[in-house]
Amino acid sequence: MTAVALDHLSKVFDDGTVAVNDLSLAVADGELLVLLGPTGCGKSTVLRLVAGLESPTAGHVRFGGRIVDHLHTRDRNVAMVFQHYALYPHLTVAQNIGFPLRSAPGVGELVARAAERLGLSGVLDRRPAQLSGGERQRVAMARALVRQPRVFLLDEPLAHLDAGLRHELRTEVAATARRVGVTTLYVTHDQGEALAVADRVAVLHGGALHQVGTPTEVYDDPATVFVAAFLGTPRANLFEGAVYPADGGVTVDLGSQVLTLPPDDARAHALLRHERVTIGLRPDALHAAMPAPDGGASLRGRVRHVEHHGHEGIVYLDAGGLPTPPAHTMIRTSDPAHLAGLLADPPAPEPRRSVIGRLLPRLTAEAPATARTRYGFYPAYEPATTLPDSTADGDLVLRVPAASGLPSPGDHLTVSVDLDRLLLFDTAGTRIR
Ligand SMILES: Nc1ncnc2c1ncn2[C@@H]1O[C@H](COP(=O)(O)OP(=O)(O)OP(=O)(O)O)[C@@H](O)[C@H]1O
Repeated sequence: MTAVALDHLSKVFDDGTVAVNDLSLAVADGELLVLLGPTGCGKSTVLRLVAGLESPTAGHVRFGGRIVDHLHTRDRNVAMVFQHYALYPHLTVAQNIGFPLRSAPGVGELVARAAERLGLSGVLDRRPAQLSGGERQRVAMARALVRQPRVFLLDEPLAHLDAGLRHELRTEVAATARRVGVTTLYVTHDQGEALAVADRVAVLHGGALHQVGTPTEVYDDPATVFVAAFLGTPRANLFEGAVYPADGGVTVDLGSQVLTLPPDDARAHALLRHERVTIGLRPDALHAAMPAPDGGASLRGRVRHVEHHGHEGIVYLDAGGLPTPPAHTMIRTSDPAHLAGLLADPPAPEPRRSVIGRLLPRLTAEAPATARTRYGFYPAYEPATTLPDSTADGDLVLRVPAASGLPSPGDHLTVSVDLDRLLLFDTAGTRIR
């Protein structure tokens, strides 16, 4: 088995598309690392670079500390399972699994061992048409693993399956990779799948790494507003806010109501260096409080819509906040100077700056000025976000247990806010800690 490292890896295609942008990542021996991000963020290109199906424009791939850039795919000893794997319909399960080994000595034993690991020992004589979707998936995995690869690469292995089976198989696929103990890179655009299967998740956007961490870390402690927005169902509530000092603490003005951090809040000092921020509140950081809590932070709103889910309701509240423009959550990454450097032959040397670092001056410069309101400063927003019909996007979303009684549209609700779980981001999308 083998640790995999990506070392300032970049891939720029001939047409100028920056698919991977200065990506550094270490995957431990035997670890299951999920590459997660929206379509086009470069996930598959990273896998292809690791497999040797593409060569990097800059940077290196290392296996066990050794650079493998010069090695052909067949000499890297990696196994890949793609979304559209194909089994040979006229061959049995045993023949399908053994296919990569042809007539190598000891095939029977290797096939039997792979089949046992994947729970296929009882179906070795069947043909693919006689298998369930899950069994077929496992045969594809067994076939990939029979050569005992150093690294296992899975590219959206469940994407073609229906939702129910996908849900069932994701734990099975992860358990299999763990049982085999092989270092695994698993690509998906499905954040639920990523959180369910990963030892660690690497969140990519625009070819660049936004954060890598355990599922709990990336969910609870997102490094950027993009990570906060991309992970979690329902989505994190993201609103624009203006910051000003108040009674030794800090007040974040959300437009029609405020949240105040007490003077002893560790973030207060850092927050005061910013005029405008984005606040993030996961639905599970909010609790419907009827009647209103005394003392603690709270927000109020009128119920617009309730989605019933049996044991709970997802409640959409019009809380008068202004949603973060999508442009802020989907941070753009192109940088002509950086691109020119990558395309230069030989590639230009450092300095490399992080994507966020590059964006910071530009986004800060574009941020509009704020204006005074009855609370202090009213955040000024991009015109698109202040259109009357965009208000539904600004709803505050929370979960309410059905047992406590669900509110009805039109009800006024007070929601207590767990300030420890309040996420704060600057105008470049970077977390304020
Ligand atoms: N051979 C190629 N030539 C030019 N551009 C390419 C090539 N292959 C991929 N791209 C582009 O590189 C970017 C990253 O593609 P990639 O397939 O790695 O994304 P992805 O995150 O895996 O997306 P998806 O989830 O849709 O598969 C995309 O903009 C894609 O259009």
